[in-house]
Amino acid sequence: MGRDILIGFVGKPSSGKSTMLNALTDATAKTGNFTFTTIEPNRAIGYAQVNCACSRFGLVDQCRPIYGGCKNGKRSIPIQLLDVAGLIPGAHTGKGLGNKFLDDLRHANALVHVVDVSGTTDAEGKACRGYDPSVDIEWLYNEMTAWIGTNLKEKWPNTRRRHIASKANPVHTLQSQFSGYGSNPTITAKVLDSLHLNAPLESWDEATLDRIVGRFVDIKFPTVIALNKIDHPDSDANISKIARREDPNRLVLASAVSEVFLRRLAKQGFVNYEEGSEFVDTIEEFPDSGLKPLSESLRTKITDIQDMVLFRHGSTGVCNVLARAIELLDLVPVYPVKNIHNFSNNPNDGVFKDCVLVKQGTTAGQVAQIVIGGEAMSIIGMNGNVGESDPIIAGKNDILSFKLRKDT
Ligand SMILES: Nc1nc2c(ncn2[C@@H]2O[C@H](COP(=O)(O)OP(=O)(O)OP(=O)(O)O)[C@@H](O)[C@H]2O)c(=O)[nH]1
Repeated sequence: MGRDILIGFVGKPSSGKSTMLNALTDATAKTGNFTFTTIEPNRAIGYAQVNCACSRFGLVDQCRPIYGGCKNGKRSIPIQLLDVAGLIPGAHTGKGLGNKFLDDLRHANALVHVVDVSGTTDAEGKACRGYDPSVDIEWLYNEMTAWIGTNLKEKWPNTRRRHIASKANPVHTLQSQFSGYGSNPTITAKVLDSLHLNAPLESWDEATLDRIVGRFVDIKFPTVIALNKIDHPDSDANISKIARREDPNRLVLASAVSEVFLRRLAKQGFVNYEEGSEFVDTIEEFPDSGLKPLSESLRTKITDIQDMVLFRHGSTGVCNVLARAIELLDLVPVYPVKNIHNFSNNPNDGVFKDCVLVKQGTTAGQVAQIVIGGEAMSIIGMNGNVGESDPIIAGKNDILSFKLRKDT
């Protein structure tokens, strides 16, 4: 993982995926063109917020990211978002355009499952009242495990025979089945290690295969559950119910429609609003701000959003969705710089121009591969030379200068 992180957005129809993607891709942080090789039609660039190194050194005013942006020490790092619209219950059996959407998901490093927590859309996205959204959370998981499990079990007799004949190790055999879902030997080994299976592969039964697939989905597709539509009065009871059952690290409360609305008002000059914050400034509170006066209906709508969302939850939650995905993926920002003493690349160019997200535990040598595409002659950190095999530790050796080999 490096500059190619892909977050897949899934959820039943009308859960609010498009609205959330709109909010995430419309960040005012868009100050540079990110050089992804190709952007396919169902992909977009979103921005994950992290605390930038510039704030550690009092250099907030001099921070000049080449991609994304940095405002008051909050850095927006571009990442690719994948819109997996159209996934409906029964997709693994080919319902809807089922398998195509599941296929798209294979490339994702993490998923965001957008759930309509107001309970005002049924399992297929039709308007209703009193639907239990916790069912949707199980639905996605079951859909994924059924999709992978069915394929694995279909091929298992042959896989098992080949395993016995070739005397392969279980990781190798299982990896040949999971590689199509974007797995690698490290992930496959992690799945098997975590299950502590004593029985040899040739005696694995269906229940064991189910456990393996379940763990594989957990590890390969870490999922943020974005409980959307928290502005709706029916949401509270559903949130409490889900919060009792789910891992809190995976849950984010959000109101995508509020975020889109506030950003639009800010663009039109009616309010000052900083994405991810709880503050909405209007001309009534700040008469000298130059903001436009609000109509009665706009004023009421802002007050509703403040009462139902901002004051209760601290923000619309939309920015937290990608930040949480980064956390689940265990990613840390690394800052490659030319000059380790002043953090710049060129004189008069500002500081911390580049930033790349890498998995916790990635070594400095691996970061060199990502940043300069090869081995570095030496890697310098703030406290002197850093070894190729030294793991990156956030806040300690996450600012690095790579000296190129003479022959590169
Ligand atoms: N109250 C409320 N409504 C929302 C929110 N987010 C989205 N909606 C509404 O929910 C409806 C569906 O939103 P979309 O963003 O189109 O949902 P989707 O998941 O992309 O739907 P499909 O394109 O059918 O897959 C629209 O009427 C949105 O305005 C929210 O945070 N609160």
